[in-house]
Amino acid sequence: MQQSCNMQRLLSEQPSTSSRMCVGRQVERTPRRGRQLASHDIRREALERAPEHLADTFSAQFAPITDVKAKRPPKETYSLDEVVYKASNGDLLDVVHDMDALAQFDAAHWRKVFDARVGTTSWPYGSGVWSKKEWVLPGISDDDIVSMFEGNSNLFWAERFGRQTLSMSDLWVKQCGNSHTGSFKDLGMTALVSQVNRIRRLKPGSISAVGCASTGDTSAALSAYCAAAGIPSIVFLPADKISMAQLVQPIANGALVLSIDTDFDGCMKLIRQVTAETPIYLANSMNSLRLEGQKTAAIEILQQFDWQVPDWVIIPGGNLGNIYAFYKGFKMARDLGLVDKLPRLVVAQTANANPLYRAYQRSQTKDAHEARLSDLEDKYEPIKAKTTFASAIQIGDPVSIDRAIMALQESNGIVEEATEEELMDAAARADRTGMFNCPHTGVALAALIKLRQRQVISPSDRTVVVSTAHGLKFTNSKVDYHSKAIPDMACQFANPPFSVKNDLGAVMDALRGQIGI
Ligand SMILES: Cc1ncc(COP(=O)(O)O)c(C=O)c1O
Ligand SMILES: N[C@@H](CCOP(=O)(O)O)C(=O)O
Repeated sequence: MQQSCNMQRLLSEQPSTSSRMCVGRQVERTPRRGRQLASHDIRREALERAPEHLADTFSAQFAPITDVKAKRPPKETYSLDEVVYKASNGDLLDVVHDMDALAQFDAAHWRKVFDARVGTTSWPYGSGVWSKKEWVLPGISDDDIVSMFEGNSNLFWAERFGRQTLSMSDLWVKQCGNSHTGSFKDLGMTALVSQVNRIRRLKPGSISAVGCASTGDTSAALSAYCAAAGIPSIVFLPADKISMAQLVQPIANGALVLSIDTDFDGCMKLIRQVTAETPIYLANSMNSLRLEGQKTAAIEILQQFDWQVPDWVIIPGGNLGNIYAFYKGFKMARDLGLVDKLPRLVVAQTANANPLYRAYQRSQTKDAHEARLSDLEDKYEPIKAKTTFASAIQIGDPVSIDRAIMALQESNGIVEEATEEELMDAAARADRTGMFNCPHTGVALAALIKLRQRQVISPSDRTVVVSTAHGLKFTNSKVDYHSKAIPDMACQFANPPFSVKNDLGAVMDALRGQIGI
């Protein structure tokens, strides 16, 4: 009875008071509150609603990823309130939920709860991440949450690109870059910074600032969420390797920005050392709290397809946290019965930063393009990443490699790569059908093109390409492409502007010449 009351309170958009009886159907009949006045203090209202009972009903803790993979009870666990990033033997950690507690509520119930929260302004459920709060960080108080109502990104039917370029009828692009700081990192950062907010309240002085190494998007998200919460942030950026739009984001949000004369992998090494020795908290996806937020994009895709599972999901990979986050979101939905299978996952890497692709190639069986996924661990070696237009994934030594391999093994996944020309052409081609893709999305689109050409993906397969950042953060690469200013690249889909004199005749000549009017 206690649990069903809790769930009914969650379903209700009305403040729950002690005098109100918690009777199932009565609460479900309560009309959902629509938009609230801007002056309405939705955070205060959430506090009054005080769902502290959730902490007793659902719970989560850190456990080593190797135990998760082996599907055995963890040898060691840590509270999410502890500052810990790795297990004692150096294994990555995962956030492990009490699945039995979640499973006390059936799939129809969860679908209904999640669907009821979409598009509301009810704190914190209006966020795409916090609309799945019980599956993300169930124990956190609503008042500790730092959210910009991220998530709920559009799933775009790429009808014309699919039909014209790939003869596909069911191609979709999940626009994770349509977000507060312009990338999917917001989904993870709301979870991590909220937990930091909680730890700082519970243990004053334990965390003085939050820091990350970044190729530009993590730093933008970290600095924005920290600024919203009033928490100091520190970002280590590889000098001259990120776009101007990305660089200016943490600067504007008041972060301490260190532009370091190394690459991302060098910055990552430094931030790991610094966070191991100081009360600066690590915000990179090595910290599995991030992935709890990021996994909601996968659940959202299922929800947007009315709880149908796509055949393929293609994700650009760099530090390789996101591929695991997607796998985890899909897996939780399957394990709790909301859907009945996993999609096949594809990691798309740029050829200039492709350590996982190389391992995949080395694992290949005689049957070309199929790899023995169980060999991936043995075949993997970090590399020195080279410069790429997909600068946010210029990573040669990804910290989440073990998690990524697990996601591929469990989803019968594939790894594909794209050269600079392939990724820029794919982004430009898709832009011609109304998108405005970042180069990383270009990598995923190029991977899709190759998988279609090889008939691995069929014309009618329902396929989702994950667009990870907004194209406006990477306009320089587009300017170079459309100016045909890239050495050794044909830029075959370039559409450069014409310079025309201020003269009607000249304008008419230009129009006749170009579109035959
Ligand atoms: C725009 C963009 N796409 C893709 C990725 C790859 O994500 P992950 O590092 O989780 O593999 C990153 C960051 O690495 C990114 O910033
Ligand atoms: N692309 C990332 C690289 C770091 O990845 P993270 O997910 O481990 O923080 C960035 O934008 O910095």
